[in-house]
Amino acid sequence: MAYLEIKNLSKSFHGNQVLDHIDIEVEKGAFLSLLGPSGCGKTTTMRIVAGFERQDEGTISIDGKVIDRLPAYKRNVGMVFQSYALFPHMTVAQNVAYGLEQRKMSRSDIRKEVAKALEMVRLTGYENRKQKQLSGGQQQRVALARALVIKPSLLLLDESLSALDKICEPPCRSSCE
Ligand SMILES: Nc1ncnc2c1ncn2[C@@H]1O[C@H](COP(=O)(O)OP(=O)(O)OP(=O)(O)O)[C@@H](O)[C@H]1O
Repeated sequence: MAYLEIKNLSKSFHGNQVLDHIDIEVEKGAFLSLLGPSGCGKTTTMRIVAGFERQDEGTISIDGKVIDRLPAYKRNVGMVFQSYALFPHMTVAQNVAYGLEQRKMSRSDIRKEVAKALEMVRLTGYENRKQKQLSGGQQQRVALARALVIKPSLLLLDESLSALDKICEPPCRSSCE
């Protein structure tokens, strides 16, 4: 059985069918790229897997468990959005801590995990900055830290694969893949 199983997935917006009975299987540890023209439904597919959008039909399972009815924060799926979607009123550290707070982790553990995640994306020292004080690449790395800090079972990168290049040396890169 595949680690991620997407079966018969369909989605329409206002009568416009974007996904038409899609099946995708991904093995554990595998790396899959979704390629297709603009507007073909790549982001929609990822948003449904992450739990930010509800499918009209179809089922999604991770590691044999159907996750369709779980809210996003219980799916253990990290997602880096195309636009990064950082919370502009929060600091870098608060953005990265967000998912851990939802999971009710203790404050001291959150501090440790946020520090580790920011070190991984090479943003130690940027904890108290806000989005408008960061370059585009730095914002992307905060978004990556926010996705990785929850130790996701599945990492979804929407146009953000280049973020991995910024943090991974060649040996790590092969384990990321
Ligand atoms: N919330 C929404 N309401 C209405 N239409 C939507 C919504 N979200 C996406 N769409 C439409 O669904 C289609 C697929 O969008 P999606 O963002 O999944 O495409 P994509 O393949 O990721 O495109 P791109 O490569 O340009 O990012 C598009 O026609 C888009 O306009």
